[in-house]
Amino acid sequence: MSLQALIESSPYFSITNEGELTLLTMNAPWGQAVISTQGAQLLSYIPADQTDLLWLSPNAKFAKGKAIRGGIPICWPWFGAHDGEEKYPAHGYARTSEWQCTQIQVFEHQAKINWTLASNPAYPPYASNMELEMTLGEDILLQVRFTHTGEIPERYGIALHSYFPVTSINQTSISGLNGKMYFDKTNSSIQKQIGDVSFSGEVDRVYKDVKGECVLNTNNQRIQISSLGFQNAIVWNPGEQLGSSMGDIGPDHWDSFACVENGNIQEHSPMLIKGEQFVGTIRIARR
Ligand SMILES: O=P(O)(O)OC[C@H]1O[C@H](O)[C@H](O)[C@@H](O)[C@@H]1O
Repeated sequence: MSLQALIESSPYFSITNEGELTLLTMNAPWGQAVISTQGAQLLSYIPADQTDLLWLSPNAKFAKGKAIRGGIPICWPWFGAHDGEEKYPAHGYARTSEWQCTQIQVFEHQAKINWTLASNPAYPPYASNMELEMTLGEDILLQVRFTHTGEIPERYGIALHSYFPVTSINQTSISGLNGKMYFDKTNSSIQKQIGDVSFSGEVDRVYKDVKGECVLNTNNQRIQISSLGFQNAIVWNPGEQLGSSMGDIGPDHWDSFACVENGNIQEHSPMLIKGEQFVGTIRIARR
């Protein structure tokens, strides 16, 4: 069924355009959402009587085949630079591909939106269909699911790369990672987290063996990020120098967001045999 046909039978949903992209919007009594069909990327979610749970860069570009800076991009079937193929795009092709919306269900206090993306033959050898279920109610609940269909076992990378608004990055901290080992991408070292994560300069870390939840604390709010099935938390803010130089962030916005991403990457990347499935879920809630 086309997206147009789906929204015609779903109260609260409509279709708009931004730049070259199509956006699905929800204006329901329990919350307002904006989702890009490119990437099946939730860009904004404002639960009733709250402010946005997600950060979308005021300088984000809405162009076909370009990553959108903000919301929750899905990095798949690899994370970061591809390990082996230099020409493959960073963070996989899921975030820059057009997904198909397969179902919209409206309930009393929430809606469920289902999306699917077939593997792209231009980027072998990944043979798998990706499915995403978004549940938007009081909180955000996202579940990704994919089954390897190729004969040869394959290693996948997956991350839900969430961007959160903060009042000032230097007054922001993340709890829940105390004692965890992390790979520091800024200097390629392995470190141990002591206490809460705080930010000064570029922070780009892959925490390992993470289970349960993290809480992002900023001046006026606490955002709880819980996950199931994911073993990495990736924490990123580019800092002033790098952030100011990035066209879709810039000098005025680098300090107004923090990324707390849930994924299975590096040594936690799932190696799937034919028929084997990976399922990962996150819940984002203001507490
Ligand atoms: O600029 P992007 O390709 O969207 O990546 C943005 C960031 O994503 C993750 O957090 C990585 O750990 C960072 O190394 C990267 O800079």
